[in-house]
Amino acid sequence: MCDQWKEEFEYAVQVARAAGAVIRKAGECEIKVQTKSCAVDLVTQTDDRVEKIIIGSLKEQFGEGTHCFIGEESVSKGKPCVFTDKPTWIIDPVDGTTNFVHGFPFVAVSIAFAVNKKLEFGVVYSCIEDKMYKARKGHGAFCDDEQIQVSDVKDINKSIIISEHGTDRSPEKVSKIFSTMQKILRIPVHGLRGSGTAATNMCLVACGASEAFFEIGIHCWDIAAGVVIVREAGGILLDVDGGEFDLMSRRMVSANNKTIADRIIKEIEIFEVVRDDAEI
Ligand SMILES: O=P(O)(O)OC(CO)CO
Ligand SMILES: [Mg+2]
Repeated sequence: MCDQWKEEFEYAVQVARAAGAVIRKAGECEIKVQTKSCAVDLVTQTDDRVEKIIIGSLKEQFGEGTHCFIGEESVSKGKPCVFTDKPTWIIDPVDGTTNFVHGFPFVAVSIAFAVNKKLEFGVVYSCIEDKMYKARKGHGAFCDDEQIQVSDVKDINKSIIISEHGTDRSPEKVSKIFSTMQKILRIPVHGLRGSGTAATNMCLVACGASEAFFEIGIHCWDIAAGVVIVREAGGILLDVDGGEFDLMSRRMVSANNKTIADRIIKEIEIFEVVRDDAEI
C-alpha cells in the first residue's frame, strides 16, 4: 500500500526528463509564437508537441480507459477541465512559455497525478537548469537525489517572497497585483522575486530559497505538481483568503510555514478569477 503509485511516479520522472530534452532542443531552433487568451498569453508548437508526447506516453503505459488527463494545451483547445475521482494526470508541458520564447532560462515540465481528487505525486523538471524536482505523498521531496526542505524562517522581515504578474493586463487587476507587491515590499521583506514559471517558483519554496509564493490567476496545471513538492518538503498550501487551498480555484499561497503565509495573506488584494473547472 505504501508503495502505491510508485510505478506511475517513476514513469512520470522519465517522461518529464524526455519532454525536457525535447524543449531544450526546440529552444535551439526558431520558435514560432502564437497567442491564446490575449496578446501576452503565448503558445508555441513545442507546447502542443510536448503535451502530445507526454499524454501519448502515459496512455501507452497505463491505458487510456482508466486514467484521465488534464493538459494545459488540450484545455485551451476546448477540452473540458473536469476533475473527477478517477486517477488523473495534470500536465503543463511547458511552464514558462514566455521564458521559453525569450530564452529566459527557467522553463519547466510539470506532471502531477491525483486519485479521488487528492494529489499523490508531482514531478517538476526545470529543463534548462537540468534539475528534477519530485515528491510522492508520504515519501519526502527531492531535487535530483537530494532531499529538500522548506526554510525555517518565521520572521517575514527575513524572507524572500515570490509572486508573478500573470497575463491579465486589465487596469483593475494590474493595480491590485502591484498594490499587493508594494505592501509586501514595504513590510519590509528582503526581496520580491519571480522566475516566470509557477512550477519552478513552488520548487524554490520547497528547497528553502524562498519563504513563499502566492498568485491569483494561475491554473491547476501550473501548480499541481508543485503542491505535492511543497507539502512533502514541509510547507503548506492555503487559499489567498487564508481558507483551505482548492486546486481548481486559481488562487494559491504556498509557504514554508503558517506564520509567513498568514502575514502575506494580510496584504493580498483579492480579485475575481474564473475557476478552472467552471462550466463555460
Ligand atoms: O507558461 P505557462 O504554462 O502559460 O504558465 C505561466 C502561468 O500561467 C507560468 O507559470
Ligand atoms: Mg504553466
